[in-house]
Amino acid sequence: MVTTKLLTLVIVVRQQKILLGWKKRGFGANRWNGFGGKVQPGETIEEGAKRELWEESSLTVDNLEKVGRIKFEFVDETELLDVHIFFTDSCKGEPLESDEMLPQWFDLDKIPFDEMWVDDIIWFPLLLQKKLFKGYFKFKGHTTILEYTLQEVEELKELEMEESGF
Ligand SMILES: Nc1nc2c([nH]c(=O)n2[C@H]2C[C@H](O)[C@@H](COP(=O)(O)OP(=O)(O)OP(=O)(O)O)O2)c(=O)[nH]1
Repeated sequence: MVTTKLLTLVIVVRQQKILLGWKKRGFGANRWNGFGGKVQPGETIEEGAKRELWEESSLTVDNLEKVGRIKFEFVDETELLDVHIFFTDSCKGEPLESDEMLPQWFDLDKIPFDEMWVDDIIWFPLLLQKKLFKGYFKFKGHTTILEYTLQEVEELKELEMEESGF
């Protein structure tokens, strides 16, 4: 049976720099990434995103902008990942290292794509241009993309429709 895991990912930008965290353990370890994780029972996706941002970086934010949604499938695995992606340029506080993440600011033209998930270089440009997008990536292992789709969408509600385009 195929199950779907609901995940969040928050991309923080401030003064022309992007904040990434070096993931120290767990899924996606030893890569730079935004902040996020599993949505817990009883919280909305945005609440889950804010909680993970706080737990992993000590940053708080009033509002997150939903910008994209990507589904990931891994060959020979029965769990799909449904990652809801948010953007903020209005975070409060200073980032601190957590058990899971070591935060670091990068210039927007020096994002370390060779030390990130291999799909990121494909969709980050849309995010940085403030486009809304949805995508699907099929992986073999954690470093090979077998196929993918990526589309800009006009409206947020197109991200909410479960089966659209996936
Ligand atoms: N940039 C990027 N992020 C990804 C990809 N795939 C993927 O799951 N992520 C994100 C979504 C989540 O933010 C994070 C995975 O969540 P996680 O397993 O760390 O969740 P968690 O913190 O709740 O887990 P845990 O501590 O409970 O073990 O990685 C990808 O291909 N690119």
